[in-house]
Amino acid sequence: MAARNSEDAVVITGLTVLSGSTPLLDRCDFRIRKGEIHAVIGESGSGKTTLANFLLGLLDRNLESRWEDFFLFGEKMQGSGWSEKWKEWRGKRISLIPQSPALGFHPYRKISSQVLEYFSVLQPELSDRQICLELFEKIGLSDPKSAWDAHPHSLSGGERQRILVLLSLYSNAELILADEPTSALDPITSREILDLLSGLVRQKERSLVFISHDLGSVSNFADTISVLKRGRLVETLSHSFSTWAPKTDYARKLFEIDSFPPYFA
Ligand SMILES: Nc1ncnc2c1ncn2[C@@H]1O[C@H](COP(=O)(O)OP(=O)(O)OP(=O)(O)O)[C@@H](O)[C@H]1O
Repeated sequence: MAARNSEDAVVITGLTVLSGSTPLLDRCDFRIRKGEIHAVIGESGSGKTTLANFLLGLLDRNLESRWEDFFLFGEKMQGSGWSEKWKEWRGKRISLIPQSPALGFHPYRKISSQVLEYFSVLQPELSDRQICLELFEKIGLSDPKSAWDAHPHSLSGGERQRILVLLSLYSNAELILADEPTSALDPITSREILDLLSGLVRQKERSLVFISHDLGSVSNFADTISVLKRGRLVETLSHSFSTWAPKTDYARKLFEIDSFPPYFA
């Protein structure tokens, strides 16, 4: 599985993340294809956020990571220069949609200046008021001009998260990490944001790592599901014939607790 493949955004085998001698991830293999929505599920503390931080290249300093083979965007992450490349890609080829929409914005600066600044660095042709207002309309903001002139606190959580989805998806990032991106939102807004996110991911052929406890959403949107338990990858599920068919007891249990359709035992 560790072979380099131009269809893959990430291929890693034997990923271990250690805190001292305690593994937070223990010899895990992941393959995230280009254009794929790859969900990561598992109970609290199973290592989902650790995986997202690792992929961002932002593990806490007290943690140590090692792997057998690791290809990121087809480049082998070994030898010389790989860590500088990773640093350079963070925020450009790899982006994060945070759990709390409030975390994505500076609280004292208007949305307009933050969006223009972001695009001026990452996608200069979009750094234009009129183009951004059109994008705001496209992502379903009911009053794009008011949102443009607002400070972050005067927008709802759902409105802020829509803008963060827009920034990630229009920044040209190829790998997008979304760590429980809708957990701070009500169910209807959450569903709308996930529809928007998955629609844009498919349209723009980006790879999305979608970390979530909401198995109903995961089952609807994901192409692949990695199931973690206490740092071990217990199962990787692929979507076949509109159903998910977990084989391990642990994954079955997670699916049964949520008892969402369509699931065939
Ligand atoms: N910097 C760190 N140092 C030591 N242990 C850590 C560190 N960061 C996380 N952990 C531990 O690693 C384990 C996995 O944490 P992680 O946040 O990845 O889990 P998670 O699956 O994302 O959980 P949740 O669903 O609750 O967000 C937990 O036991 C956590 O306490």
